[in-house]
Amino acid sequence: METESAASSAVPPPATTTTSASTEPKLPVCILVLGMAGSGKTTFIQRINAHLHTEKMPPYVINLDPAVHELPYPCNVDIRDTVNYKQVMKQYSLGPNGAIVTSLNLFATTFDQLLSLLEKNQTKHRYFIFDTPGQIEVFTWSASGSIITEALGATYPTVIVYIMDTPRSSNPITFMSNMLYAVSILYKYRLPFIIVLNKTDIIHHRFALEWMNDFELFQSAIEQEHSYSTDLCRSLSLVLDEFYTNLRCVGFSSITGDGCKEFFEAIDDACDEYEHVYKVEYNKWQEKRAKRETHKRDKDLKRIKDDLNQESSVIGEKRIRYDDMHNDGETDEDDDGDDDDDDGDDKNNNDFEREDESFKRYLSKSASKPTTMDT
Ligand SMILES: Nc1nc2c(ncn2[C@@H]2O[C@H](COP(=O)(O)OP(=O)(O)OP(=O)(O)O)[C@@H](O)[C@H]2O)c(=O)[nH]1
Repeated sequence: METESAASSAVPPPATTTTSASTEPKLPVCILVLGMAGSGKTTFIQRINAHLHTEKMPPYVINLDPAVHELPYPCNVDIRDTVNYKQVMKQYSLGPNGAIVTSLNLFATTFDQLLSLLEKNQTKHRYFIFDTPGQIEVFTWSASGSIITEALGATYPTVIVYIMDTPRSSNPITFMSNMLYAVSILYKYRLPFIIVLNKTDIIHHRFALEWMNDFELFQSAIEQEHSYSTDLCRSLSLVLDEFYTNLRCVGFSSITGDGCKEFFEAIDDACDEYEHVYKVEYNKWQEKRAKRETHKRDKDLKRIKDDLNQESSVIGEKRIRYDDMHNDGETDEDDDGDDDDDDGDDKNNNDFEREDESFKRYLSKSASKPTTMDT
C-alpha cells in the first residue's frame, strides 16, 4: 500500500512541536483537497508539496483518485496500488464514474490499514495531504467519502480545502454554482473549511472577495447576465450572505506559488478552529449518535422480544385448537404427557385408530338418521 518516495526519505520535519498550551506533541493536520474537475487540485498539491519540501517539512501524501493517469508529485500512499480502476470497470461492467465510486468503496474497506500507516508516520510529518477524484461528487456524496472524512476528522485536525477555478468563476452564475457546492460540502462535513481561489496568475481574485463582501456588487454583476437562472442566483446570494461572513478565502496560483504563505496561515487558523469548535462539536455529535444508536438497538431488541412473545402465544393457541379438534369431547387415555420421540410411532398409530373409529361412528349415526328421501 505504501509507496517509497522522495517525500519519505526527505529531512524529518519538526513534527513533534508542542502547542503553547500543553506539552503534548501536535498531531499532523489532514488537508483534504476537493474541487471541481480541472480546478487545479493536482497542480495545487504539487505546489504546496514543493513548498513544504523547501521548508524542510515534507508532507505525507495520499492519492485517492483511482483514475488519475500520472501524478506530478511523489506520493506515499496511492489508491492505484490497492485497486485497479480499469479492472473494476471490466469486472463489474461499470462506466468510468461508477468504477471510480466502486474503487473508492473497495479502498474504504481497507481504510483501517491507512489509518495505522498514518499513525506510524504521525511523528515524522506535520501534514497529511489527500488528493481526491476529479469528479467531486464521487467523493463528497459517496459512502466511502463520508467514512474516510469522518475517520480522519475523528482522529486528526482535519481541514477541507475547496479549490475554485477563479477565471471560470468570474462569471457570476458559475461563481454561485461553485459557492453552492462549497456550502453543501461545508454543512455535510462540519469541518474547518478553506476556499482556495486558484489560478490567480490568470485573473486576480479581488472580484470574488468583493462579491462576497458586498451583496450589491454581486447583484449588479448578475444584472448583466441575461439567463434563466439570474433570478435564482439573486435569491441565492441573499441566502449565502451568512455563509460568506465566516469563510476563509485565499488567492493562490499553483503555477507561480503566490499565496502559499497566506494558505498555511489559513491552515493554522483552521486548526485552531478545529480544536476549539469542531472537535468539541464533533465529540458531542458522536456522543449523540452513539446514544441514538443504542436507543435504536434497544428498541429493535424490545420489538423482537415482543414479536417472539406474541408468536409463542399464537403457537400455544393453535396447539389448544388442534387438541380440541382431536379430543372431540373424549378423554385421551393414552395421553400420559410424555413427549418422547420414541412414542411418536405409537401415537401416530393410535391417531389413525381413533380417526378410523370416529369415522365409523359417524357413518353408523348418519345411517340411523332418517334421510330426506325417507320423509
Ligand atoms: N494558469 C494556471 N493554470 C493552472 C493552475 N492550476 C492548475 N492549472 C492548470 O489547470 C489544468 C487542470 O489542472 P489539474 O491540476 O489537473 O486539475 P485537477 O483539478 O487536478 O483536475 P482533475 O483531477 O482532472 O479534476 C492544468 O492544465 C493545469 O496546468 C494555476 O494556478 N494557474
